[in-house]
Amino acid sequence: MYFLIPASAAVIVLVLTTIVRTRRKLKDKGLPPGPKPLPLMGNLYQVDPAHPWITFAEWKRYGDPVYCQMFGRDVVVVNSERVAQDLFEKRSRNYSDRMSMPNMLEPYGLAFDTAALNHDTVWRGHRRVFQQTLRPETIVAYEATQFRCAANLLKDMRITPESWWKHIRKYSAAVIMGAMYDHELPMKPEEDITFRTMVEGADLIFIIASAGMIALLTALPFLRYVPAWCPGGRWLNAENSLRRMNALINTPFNTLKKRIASGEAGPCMMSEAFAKFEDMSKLEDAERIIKDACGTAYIGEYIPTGSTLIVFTLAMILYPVVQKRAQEEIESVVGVDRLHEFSDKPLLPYTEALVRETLRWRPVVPLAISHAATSDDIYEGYSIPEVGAAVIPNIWAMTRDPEKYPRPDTFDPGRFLDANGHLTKDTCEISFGFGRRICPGRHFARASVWIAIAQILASFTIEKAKDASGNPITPAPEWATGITSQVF
Ligand code: HEM
Repeated sequence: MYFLIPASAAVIVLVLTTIVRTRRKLKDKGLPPGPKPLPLMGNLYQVDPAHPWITFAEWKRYGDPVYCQMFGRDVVVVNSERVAQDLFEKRSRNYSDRMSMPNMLEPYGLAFDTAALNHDTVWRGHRRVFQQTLRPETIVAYEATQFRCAANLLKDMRITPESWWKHIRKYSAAVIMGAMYDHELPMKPEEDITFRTMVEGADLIFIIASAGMIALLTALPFLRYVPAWCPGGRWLNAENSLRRMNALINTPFNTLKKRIASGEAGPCMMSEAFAKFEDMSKLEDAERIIKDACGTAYIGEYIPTGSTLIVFTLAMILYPVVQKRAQEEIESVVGVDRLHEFSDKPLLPYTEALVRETLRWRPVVPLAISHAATSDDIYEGYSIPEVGAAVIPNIWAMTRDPEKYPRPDTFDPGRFLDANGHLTKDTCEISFGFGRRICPGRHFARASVWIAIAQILASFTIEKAKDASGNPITPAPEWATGITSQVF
């Protein structure tokens, strides 16, 4: 038994030495301030796994940016818009890469995703596709699809209002499938193979790309071989994921190709992209790039747009006065005899302010997608490490800046209006990220969210559900984490 005493002492000495060495190393490097990491674990144990953005925002007390360590990686968190502009906009050449995740991208079939690509020529090809198809001038072509899908959303809500969550998810899928692939969903979308394939793929990405899963698969890469039939294997098994990702990209593409050949296909983003890129010399690469970019756009619209509309629903339940004011504005401009159209938008400033406030109040991509630097950098005297470091814009913290947004937890569209009731210049663009990596689908997303919100407000009043005794139930939403934050 006595041998345990010197052994324990040796372990304690070893741990203490490592702590001292780690701290000295960090100090020597001149890294930004931050909470003290533990050896091996780093700062992981201090982070709220369900709401990491809240922990990161609290670390603002150390300074901005903040340095910490997670999963053996250097992590730099940016909590203010000022620093985000300095790094991601003014120094965008250096801060537009993504973290390397060799254990995940290829094996799990995620390498197609624009958001995962490094700042290289393939990524530039993707951005060219988006630039051609998702510019403010070009997205006007998809307004008819957005209008039709919003009208279908109202129909669904009228028939089964209790399934509103499901209808919103269907709407966000229908809009992008219509605009991207000219694919119209049937009344029962679950009977549509393309819909099922895409929803299953997007839901899987949501889980695999969550911080917890990345940590697990980085630490224990052999988990990718867990058979799909084992508990958790559906998500861990790499082959299963690869198959689903291939289906997500290829199923709508092959269907559209057949319809183009038979002359049945109407105009859509993908055929537009092919028309624009016809002259590209490496056609095989061009086809791959267009397919992959369109597959990414599906994920981009389906999850965050749906989540934004769910946030809107929650806000309307909690803030009936806001809802009433928007409905009064809509009724006074559009009346009650017709659904409104995109051309009514300039006459509805409060409704637009409500959309901006929805994006701000609960940003659905609260930590954006981690950027990475291509070379070491010095910022305000601190060194920002290059190799493997994640540089995370904490959008959640920025939308909570009390100087810019007083009483940030209150849902108040009025903060986007001036004293004369005109919209201010602040469009809450930060909810779409920064610099060269800013969300290329933001104009399309805003239009999808706006038309749905305006039509819902014109047609329904959203209220609290009632319990068996007829008492209103105040919702206590939980937030699911992944790439996006979703209410459920
Ligand atoms: C309300 C809806 C949406 C929100 C809040 C949102 C937000 C974001 C954010 C925060 C990023 C990360 C930006 C960064 O790294 O700094 C992003 C990236 C991206 N989004 Fe969106 N997005 C939305 C809808 C869409 C739509 C509709 C599309 C496509 C049609 C789309 C396509 C993309 C793509 C491709 C990227 C990766 C860009 C890159 O890495 O270069 N998003 N989005």
